[in-house]
Amino acid sequence: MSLLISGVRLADGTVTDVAVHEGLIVPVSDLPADAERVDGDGLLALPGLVDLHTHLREPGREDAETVASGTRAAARGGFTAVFAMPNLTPATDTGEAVAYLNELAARDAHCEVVPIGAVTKGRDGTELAELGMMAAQGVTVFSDDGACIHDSLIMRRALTYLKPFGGVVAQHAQDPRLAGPSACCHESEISGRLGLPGWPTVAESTIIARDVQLAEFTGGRYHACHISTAESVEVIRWAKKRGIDVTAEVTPHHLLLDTPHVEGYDTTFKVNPPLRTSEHIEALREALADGTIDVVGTDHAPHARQDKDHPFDVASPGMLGLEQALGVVIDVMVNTGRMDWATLVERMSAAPARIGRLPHQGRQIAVGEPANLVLVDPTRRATVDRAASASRSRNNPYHGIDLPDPVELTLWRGAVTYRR
Ligand SMILES: NC(=O)N[C@@H](CC(=O)O)C(=O)O
Ligand SMILES: [Zn+2]
Ligand SMILES: [Zn+2]
Repeated sequence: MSLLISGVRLADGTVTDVAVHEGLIVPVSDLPADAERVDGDGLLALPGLVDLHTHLREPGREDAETVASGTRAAARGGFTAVFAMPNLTPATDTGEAVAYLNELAARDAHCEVVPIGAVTKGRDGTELAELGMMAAQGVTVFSDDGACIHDSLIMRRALTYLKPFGGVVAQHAQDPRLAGPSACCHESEISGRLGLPGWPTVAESTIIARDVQLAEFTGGRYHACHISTAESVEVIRWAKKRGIDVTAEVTPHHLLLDTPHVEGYDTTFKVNPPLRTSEHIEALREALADGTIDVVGTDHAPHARQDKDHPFDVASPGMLGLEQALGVVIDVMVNTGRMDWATLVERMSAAPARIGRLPHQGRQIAVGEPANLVLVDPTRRATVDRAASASRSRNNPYHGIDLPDPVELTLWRGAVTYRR
């Protein structure tokens, strides 16, 4: 397919024509005469977004999400690549499981799907998985997400073992002693009043503090998933200042939604780590703006209704994120003047592609580059409707909220994967 997007603005402010032919951005003069024309006036062309943290649920929970439905949600959200977390059934903890996911993706996906490998067998935290076999299948990110790698020796070995492969350990930081399986509400006056088991901030930050020291000691590469607290930001800031090879991620929901959302016991707002208070949200926004936090990762976590229709403390944690991520970041960071478009591109496309070692994603929009891009209307807004989602699940925490609804067109390898 061939496309000419005329008069479109890029993240650096320049206005240009973008020509797409056979999967690449080409000089306008190389376009065939019958190329489709898109009026880019008033629109912004950004590199396709890259999500380091997506839950696709296939194999195992296809009632909640599939590779097809999850990547359709991704395309609608402006993403051209997602990293698929391994908390599947079975877990992605072998080379074969990675190969199987790659086959599913080749058949069904509307964007690039990159499997994340489990760090331990069955993600149970006790024995290292076959990291080398997964690395040989192209895996670069390893995580037991959903569970914390709490054993220090396992973390040390994972960091050490992955070094020659260039792999990164992506940690779900939750000390299981300080925040056990029933912990579900930011430990505070609110958790006490609601009678919900508390999830204290230090259950996250003390694990990250230990881990960054292990990363320094081993020389391994470490990524802190979905950080939610001011204390974690301080630890990451300290680690980066020391030159430790660490990166950090924040979710759209932790940038926007605060603890009082759980006051109605609506389990849509149950998530790990829990929604925090405004001081923590402020610290996260500041850290995302100044680069202490490297990436926005959606932690898109679809759940079937039967797993959410339970008392708050036993319902499954997690919320959708792919379709609203860009809108949330625009509203919270760009529309408030805290971040420019180029920085948004860095946090949502270039940095996640770098951390996950995807050389053909997260690139500039320029002649010769692969045509992975998203056209956005930065002024368009809409009220979020959970029923309109491409996801198979409905646990959308933004339902009923007015947010930017910017994505007009998503192109992956030069093909349209979403068009409004
Ligand atoms: N974030 C969540 O609350 N849930 C995630 C797991 C995870 O990211 O820890 C899920 O898989 O549902
Ligand atoms: Zn997690
Ligand atoms: Zn997750």
